[in-house]
Amino acid sequence: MQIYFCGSIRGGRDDVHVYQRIVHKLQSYGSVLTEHVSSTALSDKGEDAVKTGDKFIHDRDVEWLCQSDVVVAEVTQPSLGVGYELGRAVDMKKKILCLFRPSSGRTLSAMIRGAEDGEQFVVTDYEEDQMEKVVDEFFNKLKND
Ligand SMILES: O=c1[nH]c(=O)n([C@H]2C[C@H](O)[C@@H](COP(=O)(O)O)O2)cc1CO
Repeated sequence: MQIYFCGSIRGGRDDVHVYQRIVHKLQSYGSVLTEHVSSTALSDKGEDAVKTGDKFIHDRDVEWLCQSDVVVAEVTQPSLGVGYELGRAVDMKKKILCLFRPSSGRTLSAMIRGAEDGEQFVVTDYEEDQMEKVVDEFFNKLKND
C-alpha cells in the first residue's frame, strides 16, 4: 500500500515529533511516499528550494498524491500546503484520514471538519497516546470495505 502523509512544513514545525510517530506507525501498513515530512532535519524553510525549486516539490508531491492509495494528514498545525493537498486528494477521490489534537487549544478549519463524510473523508480528534489505536481502526476498516 502507498501512503501519502501530510504535515506542516512552512506552516511551522512544532509537531514534527508527532509526525515522526505517525509515519513510523504508517510504515507498518505500507510505504510512506512523503517520509521527509517527518524528518527533524527539515526546518520551516522546507526542502532546499534553491536546489530543487518549489515547482519541483509541487509537481513531485502531486504525482505522489496521484499514486497513493490513502492519504493521512496531521492537521493540528495549520498549513496552506496540507490544505491544498487535501483539496486535491478529495478531487482524486482518495480515502483520507485527518488527525486533529483538540488539546492544542486550536479549532480546526471548517473546510476540513466540514468535509468529513465518515467514508471517503474521515476526521478524528485524538490525544497523542491514542494515535496508534486510531490509525489501526482506520486501516482495519479499509481492509473490510
Ligand atoms: O519543502 C516542502 N516539501 C513538501 O513536500 N511539502 C508538502 C508536504 C507537506 O505535507 C506540505 C506542507 O506544506 P507547507 O509547507 O505549506 O506547510 O507540503 C511542502 C514543502 C514546503 O512548502
